[in-house]
Amino acid sequence: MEDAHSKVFSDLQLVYMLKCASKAADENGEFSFASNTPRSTGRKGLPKIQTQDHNKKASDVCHDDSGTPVKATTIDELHSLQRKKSAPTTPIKGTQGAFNAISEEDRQKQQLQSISASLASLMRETGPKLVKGDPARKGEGQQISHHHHYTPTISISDSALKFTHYLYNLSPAELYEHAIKNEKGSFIASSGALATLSGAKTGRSPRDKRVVRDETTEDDLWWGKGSPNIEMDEHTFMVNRERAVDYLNSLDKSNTGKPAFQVFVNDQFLNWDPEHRIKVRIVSARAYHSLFMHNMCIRPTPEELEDFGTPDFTIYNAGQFPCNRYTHHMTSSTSIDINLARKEMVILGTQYAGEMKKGLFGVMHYLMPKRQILSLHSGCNMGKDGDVALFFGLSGTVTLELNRATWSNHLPTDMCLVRSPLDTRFYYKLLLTVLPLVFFVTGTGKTTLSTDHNRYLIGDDEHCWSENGVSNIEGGCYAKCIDLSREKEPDIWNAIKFGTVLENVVFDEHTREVDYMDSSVTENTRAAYPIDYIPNAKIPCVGPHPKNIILLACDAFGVLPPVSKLSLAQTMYHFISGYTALVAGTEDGIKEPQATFSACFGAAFIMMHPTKYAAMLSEKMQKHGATGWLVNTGWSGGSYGSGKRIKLAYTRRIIDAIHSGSLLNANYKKTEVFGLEIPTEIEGVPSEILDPVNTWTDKNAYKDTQLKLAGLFKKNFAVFTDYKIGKNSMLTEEILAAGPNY
Ligand SMILES: Nc1ncnc2c1ncn2[C@@H]1O[C@H](COP(=O)(O)OP(=O)(O)OP(=O)(O)O)[C@@H](O)[C@H]1O
Ligand SMILES: O=C([O-])CC(=O)C(=O)O
Ligand SMILES: [Ca+2]
Ligand SMILES: [Mn+2]
Repeated sequence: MEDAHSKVFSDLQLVYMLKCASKAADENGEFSFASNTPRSTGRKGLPKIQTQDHNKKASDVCHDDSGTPVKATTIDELHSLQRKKSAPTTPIKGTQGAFNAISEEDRQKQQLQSISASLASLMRETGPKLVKGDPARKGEGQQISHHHHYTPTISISDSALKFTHYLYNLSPAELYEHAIKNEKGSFIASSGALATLSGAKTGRSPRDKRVVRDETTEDDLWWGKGSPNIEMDEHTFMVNRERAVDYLNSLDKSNTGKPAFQVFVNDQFLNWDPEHRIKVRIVSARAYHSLFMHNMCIRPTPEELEDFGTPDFTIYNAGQFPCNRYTHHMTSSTSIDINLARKEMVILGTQYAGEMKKGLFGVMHYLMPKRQILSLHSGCNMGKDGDVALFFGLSGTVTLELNRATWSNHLPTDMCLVRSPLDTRFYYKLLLTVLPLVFFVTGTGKTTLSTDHNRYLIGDDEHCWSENGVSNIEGGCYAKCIDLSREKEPDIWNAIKFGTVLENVVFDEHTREVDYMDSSVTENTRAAYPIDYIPNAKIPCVGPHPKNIILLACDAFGVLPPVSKLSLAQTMYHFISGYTALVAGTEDGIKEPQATFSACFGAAFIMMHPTKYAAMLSEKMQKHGATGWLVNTGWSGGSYGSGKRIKLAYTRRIIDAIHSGSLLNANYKKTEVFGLEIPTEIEGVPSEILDPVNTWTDKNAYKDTQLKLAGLFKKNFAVFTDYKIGKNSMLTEEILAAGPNY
C-alpha cells in the first residue's frame, strides 16, 4: 500500500474538515474537491483539498492545522479509498491454452452460474438472484437471475424478488469483521484468535448422522447393527435440503433497514495428494463456519480458484435452523444428512463446526477406498530422516456419543449439560436415562503427540495411505484446548493467534485473556488453525510410507502398559477394537471408567464395514514393513480416582524411542492376559512404570481390573468373529487369537 494511504485521519478530524469545506462552498458558491479518480497517489502523500479561489483565506472559516487534507468529498468516499483491489499474482491462465481460453468476464459468469445452481431451490420456479460481494459495499460484483427456471404460469415466491449476496472465499480478516458484526458471542481474544460459541451443541451428534440409502449405497455401505450410517430416503433428504437452502437464502444481515441477504461460500480442496484431490464447496450462514473451513480445508491459490469449476461435493450448513421433527426419520431437531449420489451434505440443528470436517471425512471414507486408498482417523508426522509415524486414537467426543448409543437404543438423542455434584465442572448427561450418568471427555493424543517440535507435522487427524505414501486430507488442525499450557504444548499454544477459531472457551471480559482451565461451556473446547501455523509443518502435507503405526488408548482403568510392541495380528486386533475409556459416574458420586470401542478408532466416520479398512491396513503394513505399537496415554498406578494420568512428558519420551528406532531393539517381556510385549527400559522414563503391575499398591485390584477390561475386549470383539479380514483366512484366525487370553 502506498504511504499516502497509511496516513490515518480520525472521523472527527474529517467531519471537521468537511464542515469547513462545505462552509467555504456556501460562501464561494463555486467550490469543489479535486477529482478522486487517481486512487493511487504514489509517494506524494494525500493531496490537499483545493478550492477554486486561492485568494480566499481559508483560515477565515476554519482553522485546519491537521496537516495534509484528504482527497475525498464524503466519508463514504474516504472509506472507499481505504481499500484497494489486490492485483492478480500471476497473469490469468486462460490465454495459455486453447481449451481454457476464457475471458475473466466469462470466468466470473461461470462461477456465478455454478453458485447459482448450488443455491437454487429445486422445487420452486425461481430461486434468488445472486450478487457477488458484500451488500454493504456498493458497486461490487455481478448479478445473475434464475430466468432459466422461471415459469410465468406458476405463481412465484417472494424469494424471487430479492438478491442474495454470496461472500466468496473471504479472507480471515473479512470473516472476523462479519463474525463480530453479526454473530453474538464472537470476540477477539488477546492472542488475536476469534473466540466464538457453537451454540447448544459443543460436540458432534453421531446419532443424528444420516446417509441416503439407494441402489448404490445399499450394496456399498455398512448398514444395520453397529453401523454409524443411519439410513434415510432420498425424498427426506430433499425435504431437508430444501429447508436448508431456503434458510440460507433468507438471511437478512442488514442493519441499515435496506434488506441484505447473504451467505458465505468457500471453494476449497481436500487431500494433499494431487492425484486424488477433491473439490469441496461449503455454503454457510455464519462467518465462524466459513473461517473454520477456511482453516481446516486446503486453501486454493488464486490460480487454482480460476480453474475450480464444479465442486465434487457441496455442504449446505444451515445449522442455526432446526430440522422439522414431523419429517420422516427425524428423531431430534438435529440432522446431518449425506447423499453420496447427489454429492451433497445438509446440516440442520447443530452449529458445531466439527460436523462439517467430520462429515467430509465420512465422504472420504467412501471415495478413497473405492480407489484402493486407505482413509485413516490418525495424526501423522515425519522425522528429519523421512521416517513417518501414524497416530491412531479415538476422540473423547466420539466415545461419549457411542456410549450413549451402546447403553440404550431407545433414548432420545438430545443431551444436556449438568453440573457435577463432585466438583465445579459441567458434564454431559443423558436425558431420561435409567441410570443418570455423567461423563468426563478426553482425547487420546493424536493432535498432541503428532505436534512434536522435533518432527515435521503432516497432519493431526485425517489421512490417506495410497501407493504414493501418506497424505493429509485437511489443511488445518483442530486441537483440544482444555487445560492447554504453553509449557506442555508450546506449538499448539503459539498457533492460537490471529486467524485461529477458538470454540467455546471462557475469557476475561476485559483483557480477553483465555482461561483454558475453565470448562464452564464445555470440556470440548477447541482451536482450529491452518496447519502452517505450526512452525515445522510439512508443506505439501505428504510423506513416504509409514514406518511406525502407533495405536493410542486413554485407558482410565490403568491396566494397559504405557507402551507395548505389537505383532501384525495384535495391531489388527487393536485397530478393529478401537479401545479407549472415559469416566462416567452416577449422580451419587461413584465414578467409574467406561470402556468404549470404536472400530478403526473412528467408527463414527467409516462408511463400509470395519474389516474392509482393517484388511487394507494389514496389507499395507506388511508390504511396507511397518511396526505396530500400543501406547496408553491414560492412567497409571490405579484406575481413574486412585491412579493418575501418565505424564505427557513420559509419553513423549516413549514416542521419541519409537521414532528413533531404539525401542525396536529393547529387551521385552510378555504381560499376562493381554499378551503384550513390554520393554524393560526407556531413556527418560522411570522403568517401574513400564509394567503397570508395579504401580498399583493393591495387586489383587490390578488383576481384577485387568480381567474385567479383558472381558470387555472379548465381548466387543465377538461381533467380528463371523467376518473374514482380507483374503487370507490365516490372518483372520491369527487376529482372533491376538486378543486377551485368560
Ligand atoms: N500422557 C498424555 N498423552 C497424550 N495426551 C495427554 C496426556 N496427558 C494429558 N493429555 C491431554 O489429553 C488430550 C489429548 O487430546 P488430543 O487433542 O491429542 O486428542 P485427539 O486424539 O487428537 O482427539 P480428536 O480426534 O478428538 O481431535 C490433550 O488435551 C492433552 O493435553
Ligand atoms: O470432530 C470432532 O468433533 C473432533 C474430532 O476430531 C473427533 O471427534 O474425532
Ligand atoms: Ca485432534
Ligand atoms: Mn478426530
